[in-house]
Amino acid sequence: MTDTLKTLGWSNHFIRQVDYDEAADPPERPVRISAVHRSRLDGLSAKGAESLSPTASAGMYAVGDWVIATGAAASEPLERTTEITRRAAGEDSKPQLIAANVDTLGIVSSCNADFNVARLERYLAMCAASGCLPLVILTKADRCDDPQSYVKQAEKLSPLLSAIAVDATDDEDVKRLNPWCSNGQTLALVGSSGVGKTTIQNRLTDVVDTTQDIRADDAKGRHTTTNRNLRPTFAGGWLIDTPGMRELRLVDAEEGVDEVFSDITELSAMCKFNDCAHITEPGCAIRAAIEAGDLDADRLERWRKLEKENRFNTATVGENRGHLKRLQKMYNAGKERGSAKRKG
Ligand SMILES: Nc1nc2c(ncn2[C@@H]2O[C@H](COP(=O)(O)OP(=O)(O)OP(=O)(O)O)[C@@H](O)[C@H]2O)c(=O)[nH]1
Ligand SMILES: [Zn+2]
Repeated sequence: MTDTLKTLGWSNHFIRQVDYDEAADPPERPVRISAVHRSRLDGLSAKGAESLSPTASAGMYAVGDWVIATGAAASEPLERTTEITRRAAGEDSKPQLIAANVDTLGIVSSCNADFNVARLERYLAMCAASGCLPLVILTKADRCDDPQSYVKQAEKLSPLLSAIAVDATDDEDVKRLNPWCSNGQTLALVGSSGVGKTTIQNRLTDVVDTTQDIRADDAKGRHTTTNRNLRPTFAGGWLIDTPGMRELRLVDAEEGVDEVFSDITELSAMCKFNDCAHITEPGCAIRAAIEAGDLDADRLERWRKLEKENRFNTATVGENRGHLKRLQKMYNAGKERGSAKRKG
């Protein structure tokens, strides 16, 4: 594997999917998608910047995808390591692909009025469902007396979770994020508007987007980020920035919810009744844990809310399943054609 491909994030996961013999310098080459337009894909390969035309509908590609390009034609995306989706805003219930092959999801929140445990849990569930590693980035540490108390609160949510408090306006401090965006590693930032995603991005990459001052009274920001892009970081990795995701809802994230709330799912397995609603049933392990002070009643309520929301969204999305199945079929047929072509 050349350094260039490795720096782009090419790995054994993708090598296993294609017979790409780099040494032979074949006309087909792996390209990482850096931007998705309506009928065109921007990408990066060992040869440099590429402009490709998609063979599948553009909606099937995401920033971060790997494709095999033959001439200027892009194959369907290779099987992804991770996939970040969300339910589109408004009445449209189709899951929307946001980014692919992201190693770490940086969940950005600030050490002020934006810090909200329920919101963090929601992002963590989304992260768990996507397959990315979560990193909670707590900005505005310089404006807070005790940033470490926020780090502790965040890390309490999951044993697998790392949290880091930074002053996003300080160049040196932001370099502490380098381990997550060097060596071809891809980092994506999510979080409410105004928490500092653009401020971080401006320091990790040489792309400068405008940031906007927020009103001091409510800690709410205004949208300044408008497009998604795969951008090289100074540290030798990649950053994908997505627009403020205030409308984040869960899609098929049941697995994610279970993972984030594993304490509750484990307890509920010990309830006397399989279908225990944890309200008034005798032998309820969850009520017992709350009474014993081992489980926070608020956390149970947050779990209920997220679970219910996820169930509702998944049901609505289910109505679109026929459509998705057809797409999947097309995709698989294309993949077979693609691999036959590559082999032949
Ligand atoms: N003091 C301080 N200010 C910060 C920090 N992070 C962000 N800010 C300020 O907060 C404001 C909003 O930051 P942005 O980076 O635009 O926020 P964003 O998350 O990109 O917002 P959207 O693009 O709307 O999603 C700007 O004025 C930043 O300078 C920080 O760690 N410390
Ligand atoms: Zn129970």
